[in-house]
Amino acid sequence: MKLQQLPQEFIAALPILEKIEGAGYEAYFVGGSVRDTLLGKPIHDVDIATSAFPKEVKAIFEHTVDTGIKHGTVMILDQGQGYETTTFRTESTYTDFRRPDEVTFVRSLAEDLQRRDFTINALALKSDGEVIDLFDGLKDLTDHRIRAVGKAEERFFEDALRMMRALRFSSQLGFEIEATTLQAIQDNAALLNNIAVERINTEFTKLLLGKNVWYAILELLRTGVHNYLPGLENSDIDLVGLADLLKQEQIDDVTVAWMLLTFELGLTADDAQIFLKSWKHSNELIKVVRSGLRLLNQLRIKDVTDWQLYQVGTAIQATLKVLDLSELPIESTSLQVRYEQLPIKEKQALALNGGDLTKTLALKPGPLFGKVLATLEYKVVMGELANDKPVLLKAATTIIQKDQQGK
Ligand SMILES: Nc1ccn([C@@H]2O[C@H](COP(=O)(O)OP(=O)(O)OP(=O)(O)O)[C@@H](O)[C@H]2O)c(=O)n1
Ligand SMILES: [Mg+2]
Repeated sequence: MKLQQLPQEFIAALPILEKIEGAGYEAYFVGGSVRDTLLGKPIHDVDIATSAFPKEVKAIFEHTVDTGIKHGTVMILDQGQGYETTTFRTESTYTDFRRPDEVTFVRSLAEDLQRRDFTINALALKSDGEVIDLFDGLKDLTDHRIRAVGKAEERFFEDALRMMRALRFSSQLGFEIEATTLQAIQDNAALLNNIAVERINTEFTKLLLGKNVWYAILELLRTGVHNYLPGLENSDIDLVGLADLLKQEQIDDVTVAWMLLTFELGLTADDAQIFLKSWKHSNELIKVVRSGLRLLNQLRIKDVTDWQLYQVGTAIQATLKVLDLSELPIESTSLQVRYEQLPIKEKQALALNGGDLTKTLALKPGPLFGKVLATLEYKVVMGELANDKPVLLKAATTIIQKDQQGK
């Protein structure tokens, strides 16, 4: 098969392929960008595979960076763009199910493509537009199928993360996982214990954001892969529930995805923190999920007060999206309107600050100081006091007097 028209990103990189070919070697576009071009999707990174050894690549081009020289990857810099160029390789022995003990550079494209994960990812594109398809990847693309190259089990022994990748591609592309590949995932799921959680997180997050997420979650359960994901062992029922909610939906935000997951798992804010830490999520994401979960868990029981709404703060948009995706029969629009109408959205917007308390009321920093500000903040949010300096000063005076009488 020959492509008549190449996307702009490939056209821009053509001089690189041609220069390598001109020096007497082979060079091809490979990986996800070839797959996505054939699917008519936009492409991101352009990967190049070549028969030239790293030293030879570096001799051809003036500007290169050794980004992964041990594995045969050199970045070629061209007109402000960087192109990762990797020498054809086979990865001979694997003892830990993730990294090859040694990489052997080879001159044959076929040997390189043969050790790639799935047939749809094992296509190569030549500079003249010819698609090299040694494993019927084109047919699998047309039939919407994810199939391992050669023996699935061997591919998963080389890198167990590929089992997660199969599930994530099925979610992103809306493809089915072919039966023997699926069986090999089921048989080898425990190998995921060898994989760093950060890598699993990247794939699982992409899975949650895919258009066919409900199918991927059901396949995840069917193969038992969830039993090797942090905190998801034995959460079959919750995950089926999540899949159900997402049948007609696609999540477009990472934080929303993880907030929805923790909500459907029935976690408290504190439990969610432990769960998300075990997935090595950032403190920033954890903070937003915690705030959102507090509100959502309250909404599960009864309506919330303006103060509870206020405390969600900047997590409000993500939280309302999760509410819409969830099974709770509550309209997010009414909460959105209530949030918009709050007298203040943050402490800093209070018409009176610590400086005013010191200057005007001669109050020294201490426990009472904090108590006064917190009380005013609460009363303003709840509409019990206007957010107006004289009003707040008067209220502050009353609180201070009461406190002193109490002593
Ligand atoms: N565990 C892996 C990771 C990658 N690859 C190969 O390396 C290519 C590039 O890998 P990567 O960028 O991680 O994935 P893509 O398939 O390009 O997907 P994406 O569009 O998400 O980048 C893949 O297409 C595949 O041929 C592989 O065989 N096994
Ligand atoms: Mg890629």
